[in-house]
Amino acid sequence: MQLMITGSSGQVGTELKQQLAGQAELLTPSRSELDLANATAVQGYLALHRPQAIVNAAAYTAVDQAETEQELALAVNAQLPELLARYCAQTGAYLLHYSTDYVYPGTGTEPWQEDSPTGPLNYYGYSKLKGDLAVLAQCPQAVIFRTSWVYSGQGKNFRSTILRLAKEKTGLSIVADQIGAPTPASLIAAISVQTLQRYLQGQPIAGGVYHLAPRGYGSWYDFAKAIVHQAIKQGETLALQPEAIQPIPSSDYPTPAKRPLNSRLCVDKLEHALGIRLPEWQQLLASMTQ
Ligand SMILES: NC(=O)C1=CN([C@@H]2O[C@H](COP(=O)(O)OP(=O)(O)OC[C@H]3O[C@@H](n4cnc5c(N)ncnc54)[C@H](OP(=O)(O)O)[C@@H]3O)[C@@H](O)[C@H]2O)C=CC1
Ligand SMILES: Cc1cn([C@H]2C[C@H](O)[C@@H](COP(=O)(O)OP(=O)(O)O[C@H]3O[C@@H](C)C(=O)[C@@H](O)[C@H]3O)O2)c(=O)[nH]c1=O
Ligand SMILES: [Mg+2]
Repeated sequence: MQLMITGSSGQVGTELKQQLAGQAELLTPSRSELDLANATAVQGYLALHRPQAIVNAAAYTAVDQAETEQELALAVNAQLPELLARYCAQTGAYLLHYSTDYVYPGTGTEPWQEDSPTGPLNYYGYSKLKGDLAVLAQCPQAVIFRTSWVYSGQGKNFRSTILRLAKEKTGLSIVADQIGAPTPASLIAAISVQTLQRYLQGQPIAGGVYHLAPRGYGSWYDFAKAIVHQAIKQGETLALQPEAIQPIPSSDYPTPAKRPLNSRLCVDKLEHALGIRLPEWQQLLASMTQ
């Protein structure tokens, strides 16, 4: 099977490439080979290569920058998924797409369900929601994994930022009122591979949105402390001690884009569909070695 992975240099894309190596014929165009914000170029690529499945791991993920780069964010996060979904609907190709907790309004303390009302607080979330709705409208068999707080051993993410700051600084203030679940890119890739295998075995999970995150919730402050504790345990020399991390309210950390306070995702639907039990986020962080 010819499987196209978009965004194969990103966090999720890199893990997908590794986990799918040898299992399918992979098409992994780089940015220099294919500008995904260029619809004509994407259409030309699809017409030439005719993939039988597409995993869309590409996205515009710079949340604050999206407030001022709206056109580019919309092209990559909404127009690209729509175009890919149209191609998949027309050709019968399979589509896996990813979305974010930032489509939800962040109110309350209850975990969001897949059919909870959306209401993004920032332009990144708005552009991703537009992408989700376009995918569902064009290609109802497509699967959308809505995940949160993605990190990996490579690329820019909250964990890599904290590890860098912990080597440079003796104190750090981290927001403690935004609650969610940190998700390793490797978990997203592993669940994606299972989902593709189900499709190839003729037993695809139903099309639609599924939350994909570990079990359990914490704040960014909890996540930062756990990152620093783990680095010390693994023998890293840091300038920062875990006790020197201060919890602060979001109001003390102003940013161009507003972030949701409640990013809790209920993952029951995915667990039932695949017959699995997702691990706790702390357990997954503890198993990171780089
Ligand atoms: N990161 C997070 O915290 C979260 C991410 N998600 C979602 O998960 C999915 C994967 O995210 P993640 O792996 O973190 O994303 P990354 O930011 O790590 O990777 C994005 C990928 O998209 C590529 N890309 C972006 N714009 C273009 C373009 N115009 N042309 C070609 N390639 C482009 C990047 O290429 P290049 O390397 O050249 O820039 C990169 O390969 C996305 O749908 C995202 O919205 C959901 C929740 C949280
Ligand atoms: C570096 C730093 C961040 N923070 C806060 C800011 C923010 O509220 C939180 C996390 O910072 P980030 O810049 O990683 O946040 P952000 O880039 O908004 O992360 C989001 O990215 C997109 C792509 C998603 O889809 C979301 O699920 C989520 O992962 O920590 C501090 O309080 N102190 C600090 O020193
Ligand atoms: Mg970020």
